Amino acid sequence: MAALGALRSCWAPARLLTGSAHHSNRLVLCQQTSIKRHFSNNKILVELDEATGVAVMKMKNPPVNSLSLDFLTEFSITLEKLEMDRGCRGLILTSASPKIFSAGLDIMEMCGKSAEHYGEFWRAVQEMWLKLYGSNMVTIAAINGSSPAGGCLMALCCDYRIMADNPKYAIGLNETQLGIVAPFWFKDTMSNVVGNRVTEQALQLGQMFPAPEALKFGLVDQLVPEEKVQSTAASVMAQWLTVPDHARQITKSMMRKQTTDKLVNNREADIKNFVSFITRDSIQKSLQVYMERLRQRKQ
Ligand SMILES: CCC/C=C/C(=O)SCCNC(=O)CCNC(=O)[C@H](O)C(C)(C)COP(=O)([O-])OP(=O)([O-])OC[C@H]1O[C@@H](n2cnc3c(N)ncnc32)[C@H](O)[C@@H]1OP(=O)([O-])[O-]
Repeated sequence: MAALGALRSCWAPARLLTGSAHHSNRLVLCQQTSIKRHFSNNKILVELDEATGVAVMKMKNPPVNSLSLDFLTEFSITLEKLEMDRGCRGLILTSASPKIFSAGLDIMEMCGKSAEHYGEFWRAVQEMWLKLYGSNMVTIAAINGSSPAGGCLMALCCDYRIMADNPKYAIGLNETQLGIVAPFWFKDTMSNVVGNRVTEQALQLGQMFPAPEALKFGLVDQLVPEEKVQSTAASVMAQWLTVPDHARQITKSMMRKQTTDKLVNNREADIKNFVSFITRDSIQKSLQVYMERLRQRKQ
């Protein structure tokens, strides 16, 4: 929390909708000074380039960037701060350690805990999604490794996805493979990107798409050599930022609001639903078996 306090103190005052005219003034100012602000907390590294208004957020939660309650809390706080920063117009989301973008929700948070804990955890998952999917910033996922389940969801929340061209890396909502069900807002996020038919099949099968397949089905927008993922994200970002902020933001909101409203209006019911599902003995058993399989595969 001390790190987060320090993080808070270095941020500019809050503002929600950012206007392009304002930004172009600020850009001129920053180009003269070219300041890069670096800051980090336990699990997230951020570099905000004030000249371009682009923040690179690197997830750093070894070994696999799983989305634990702590991670999700820090992620949402960091995102909120960037959102409120008038100098930040774009976000590139990536992993600090190549090979794994994110292993998705931390399965240990969903195993052998109290109903209260599950409720708190699920609220944090919702919060991450609402903030990332509803962001006013241009968001680009620089997917430098595998990205199952919640990791795929994070990437799908972004406006554009660039993935490392390596067939060993796969992305998808594989929940059914664990014996669990992706909730309606995971489904909607995927469906808004690749359409209903691909989503229906992929979700039922819990399909993980190797990078070339992910491109073929539109799950990612572009494949580039591994070493070019970041630089490509930066140049795509520069193109997106040529569009006036207010027009782009209103358009984004118009496209996504119906989807976010569905969860906003049903948050408590969704938490209740998750808790009653995850506390079932059969579901707990499935998750334990899955974790055991992961361990054995490692051995
Ligand atoms: C309704 C709910 C919706 C649910 C949404 C979700 O996101 S559900 C989530 C669905 N997610 C998945 O199905 C992803 C499952 N994970 C994988 O497929 C692979 O781990 C990998 C491809 C991400 C990395 O392969 P790799 O060969 O580089 O690494 P490795 O395999 O050797 O793992 C290293 C260590 O990390 C551990 N650990 C791994 N993932 C998780 C996790 N999510 N959580 C916690 N722990 C996890 C693993 O057990 C091992 O621990 P150990 O033995 O050292 O104590």
